[in-house]
Amino acid sequence: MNQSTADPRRSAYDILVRVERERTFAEPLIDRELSGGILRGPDRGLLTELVYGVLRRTATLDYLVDLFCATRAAKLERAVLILLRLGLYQIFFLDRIPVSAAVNETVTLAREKAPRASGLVNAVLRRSDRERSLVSWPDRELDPAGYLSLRHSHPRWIVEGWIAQLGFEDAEALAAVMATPPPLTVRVNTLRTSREAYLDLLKEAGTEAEPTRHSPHGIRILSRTAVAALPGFGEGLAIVQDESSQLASLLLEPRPGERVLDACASPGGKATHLAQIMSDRGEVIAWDVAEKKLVPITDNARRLGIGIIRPAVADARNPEQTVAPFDRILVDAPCSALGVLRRTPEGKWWKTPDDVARLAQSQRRILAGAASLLKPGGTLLYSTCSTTTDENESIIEDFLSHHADFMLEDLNYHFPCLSELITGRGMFRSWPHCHGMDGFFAARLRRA
Ligand SMILES: C[S@@+](CC[C@H](N)C(=O)[O-])C[C@H]1O[C@@H](n2cnc3c(N)ncnc32)[C@H](O)[C@@H]1O
Repeated sequence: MNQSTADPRRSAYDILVRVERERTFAEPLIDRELSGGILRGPDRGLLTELVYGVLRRTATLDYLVDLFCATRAAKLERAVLILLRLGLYQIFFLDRIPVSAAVNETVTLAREKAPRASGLVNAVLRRSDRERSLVSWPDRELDPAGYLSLRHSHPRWIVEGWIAQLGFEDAEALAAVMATPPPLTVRVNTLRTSREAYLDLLKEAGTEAEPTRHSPHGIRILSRTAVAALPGFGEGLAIVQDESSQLASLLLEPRPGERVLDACASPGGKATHLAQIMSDRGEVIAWDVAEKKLVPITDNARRLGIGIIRPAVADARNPEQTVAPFDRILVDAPCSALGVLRRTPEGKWWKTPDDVARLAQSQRRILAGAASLLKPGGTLLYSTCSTTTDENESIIEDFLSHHADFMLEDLNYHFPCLSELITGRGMFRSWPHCHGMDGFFAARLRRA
């Protein structure tokens, strides 16, 4: 066995360094490490926990560094800071690892990665444990955003937005949930099996699972399971998709035989669901901006045994007006993804308020471009996985003010059973802290 890579802490450190230095996502790096097969048993789970835990809690961990280290986090050499984050995460957030082990293992790693700082790492970690009862947070009355940002580890501008939108209490509940691991939900491919039959398969495989509350196609996996190890996954019996995303295709209500456009389709989660709801009859045109974006759409359709999806490169902002019009259109627009911060926590440290403004501009153009291809009497669903109003309600209000031939449909009227997820204006809004799903928005429009 190669001892230099058989340590989950060392692997976690190497991945965290790359994520920070290269601004790259952690998931493929973790997958590559795990598929090497060197880490075994609980070490595999520990690697994932350490990487995602540190990425989720970075602001809190750096605040602890500021409290317990003479040099501020921002001034420390990157290697030393990442070692301290790893050690502090184990001490403050992982019950199953004794503090002595967390300190000793981190100091051993420091001797290899930053030998001159191993004494400092040892001193800071031991002090943090001795003085943990003295940790205090910014005052929640005087500085509510500072408190939420450091206590639950999110960029300040994001929690300021949540407080303005939801009030402090709800914003705190949301911030707390957004710093925890997300649920794993799959959509059953009802072209190949039923939800009940797939639940039975999971049970036989010893995987704990339950049906989702609102989507008739969803199952929440409760056991710790690798997706690829789910029964029948390779054979296309299921696909990973949050319940909120499943609801988007259901809200559009496509029917067999219709001509449907998914204007922003990659990787094809919703396009394949639309085809599934249509019993694989009719056509789903699946657009995205580049050839390479079409590959996962094709791969997912093939795995799920779907024949009606036609992927194509197109810019939904300026579609060819010669394209035949559509019965239904889904505009699942590119967005800031603030509703899915649990899934890619590294991303939250790279985003800025300017991104929201830039994306809102593009969302406005994509919605107008795609809507121009809707048949009279046709239905369009606009959706995002962002929590901001700028990318959601404001886009819809702006669109309606410029398109007199479109009206907003009241989803309460069409989906009374989803009332807890529908706002007074008839738009869909799910929140992780209220509904156990990703933060998601959808509004349905009809053309006169
Ligand atoms: C939120 S993702 C879509 C997720 C997809 N609907 C699903 O459920 O799997 C948004 C997609 O829009 C694509 N996109 C961005 N700008 C676009 C444009 N102008 N026209 C078409 N697609 C665009 C992005 O490449 C990205 O793949």
